[in-house]
Amino acid sequence: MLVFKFGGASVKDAEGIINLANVVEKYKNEQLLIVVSAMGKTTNALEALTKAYINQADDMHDIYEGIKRYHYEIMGSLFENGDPVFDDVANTFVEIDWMIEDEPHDDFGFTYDQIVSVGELVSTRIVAAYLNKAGLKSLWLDVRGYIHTDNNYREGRVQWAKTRDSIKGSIPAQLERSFVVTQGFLGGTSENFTTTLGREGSDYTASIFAASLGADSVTTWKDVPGILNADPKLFKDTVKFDELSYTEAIEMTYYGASVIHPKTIKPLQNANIPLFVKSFNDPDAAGTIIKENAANVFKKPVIIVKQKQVLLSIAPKDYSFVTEDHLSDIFRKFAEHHVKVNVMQTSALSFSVCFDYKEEYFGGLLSELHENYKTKYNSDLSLVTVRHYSAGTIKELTSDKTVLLEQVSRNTAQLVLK
Ligand SMILES: Nc1ncnc2c1ncn2[C@@H]1O[C@H](COP(=O)(O)OP(=O)(O)O)[C@@H](O)[C@H]1O
Ligand SMILES: N[C@@H](CC(=O)OP(=O)(O)O)C(=O)O
Repeated sequence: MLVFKFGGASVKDAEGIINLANVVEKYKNEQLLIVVSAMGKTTNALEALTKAYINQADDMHDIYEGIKRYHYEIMGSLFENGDPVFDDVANTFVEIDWMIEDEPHDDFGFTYDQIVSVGELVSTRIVAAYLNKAGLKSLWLDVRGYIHTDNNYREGRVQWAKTRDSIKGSIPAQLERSFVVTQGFLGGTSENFTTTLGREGSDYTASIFAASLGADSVTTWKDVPGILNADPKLFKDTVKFDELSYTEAIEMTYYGASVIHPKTIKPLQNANIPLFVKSFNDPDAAGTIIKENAANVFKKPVIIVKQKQVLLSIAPKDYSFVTEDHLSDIFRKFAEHHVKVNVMQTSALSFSVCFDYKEEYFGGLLSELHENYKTKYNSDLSLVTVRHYSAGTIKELTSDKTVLLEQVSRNTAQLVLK
C-alpha cells in the first residue's frame, strides 16, 4: 500500500483539488491512504484568529468570516448546491463558533489546537467529497482516533504503541474497500481533545501511517520538482537531487530545510520505507527518492535558510564566568519557554544562542532570565546553514551582510546574519 501527502499549496484552490483527483486517478488500482493539510495559508489565518480571540480583538469576526468565505468559494466551484459536503463543513466550523462564544481558556496551546485543527478537518471533508464525486471511492477518517498523543499542545508527542495498534486495527481492511483520506498535522489525547504535531507536521503524519502500516512508500506532492540544493524561492539556479540518503535528508531537515518536516524521515528510515518528493504539477516526473544507500551527489553545496531568528547573549549579573550551573539553569528556562536552540556558543563571560523568534513566549523568557542574568539580543536575523560548503559559497552568502556568529565544522558551516 502507498501513502500520499498533499500539502497546503496543492489544495489551495478548486483547480488544485481537481488536480489532486487527477493524480490519485493514476493510482486507482492501488491501496492508498491520503493525508491532506489545510488549504493554502489557512493555518496561518487560523493562527491569526486564535490570537484575535485570545486578545478579544475587534477583527476576530472578520478574520473568521474570511476563512469561511475562502472555503465556501472553493466548494462553490466544485459541488452543486445542496451537496451534503456543505453541511459537513458547516458542522465542522461549528467547533470554532462554540469556542469563540466563550471566554478564552487560560492555556494558549490548548485553545490554539482546538481552533487551528479545523483547517485540516475541513480540507479533508472537501477532498474526500470531491474524490467520491470524481468516482474515486474514498472514506473520510478522523485522524484524532488513530494518532494518539500526550497533551503537549502545539507539539503533541506521539504515543507510538497505541497509535500503531489503532492504525493496524481497522485501516488495512478499509484500504481494501476504498481510499482513505485523513488529516495531516493532528492528533488526539486520551481525553479526546485535539492536538497538533508542530507546524508543517503533515509530512510527519504520512510517515506515522506508513511506518505503522508497513507501506511500500510515501509520496509527498509539492510545488517543487523534488528536493533541491536550496529553496528556489530564495536562490536561483538550484539543482535537484535524484536521490538522497535518509541520513543526509535528516541533516537537511534538522537544519531547517522546510521542504520536509524534520520528524518525518526517522520513522521511515527505521522501517526502510522510501520517501518520494514529487511535483503535483508534473506527477509523472521522477522527483527525489530518499532511501537507504542512496548516492548523495552534491553538484552544489546545500544551503538552508531559517528566517526570523533571535540571537540572545546571556551573562551572569554578578560578572562571574559562565559555569555549568548557569547553563543548566538557562536551559531549564529555555525548555519552559519553548525555545528550540539552533546554534549556541559559549565564552568565559557570556553565552550566545540563536533560536526561532516566537512572539508569545519571548517576553516571558526574558523577564525570567532577568532575575539572574543580563541579556542583549538582535532579532529579525537569518541563520544560514551550508552543508558541503566551499569558501566561495560562504563569501557569496555573506558579501552584503554582517556576520554576528559563525560556526564551522568539517561538513557544515552555520552563519547568523544581519
Ligand atoms: N531544499 C529545498 N528543496 C525544495 N524546496 C524547498 C527547499 N527548501 C525549502 N523549500 C520550499 O519548500 C516548499 C515546499 O514545502 P511546503 O511549502 O512545506 O509544501 P507543502 O506545505 O505544500 O507540503 C517549496 O515551495 C520551497 O519554497
Ligand atoms: N497546515 C499545517 C500542517 C502542514 O503540514 O501544512 P503544509 O503541508 O501545508 O506545510 C501547517 O501549515 O503548519
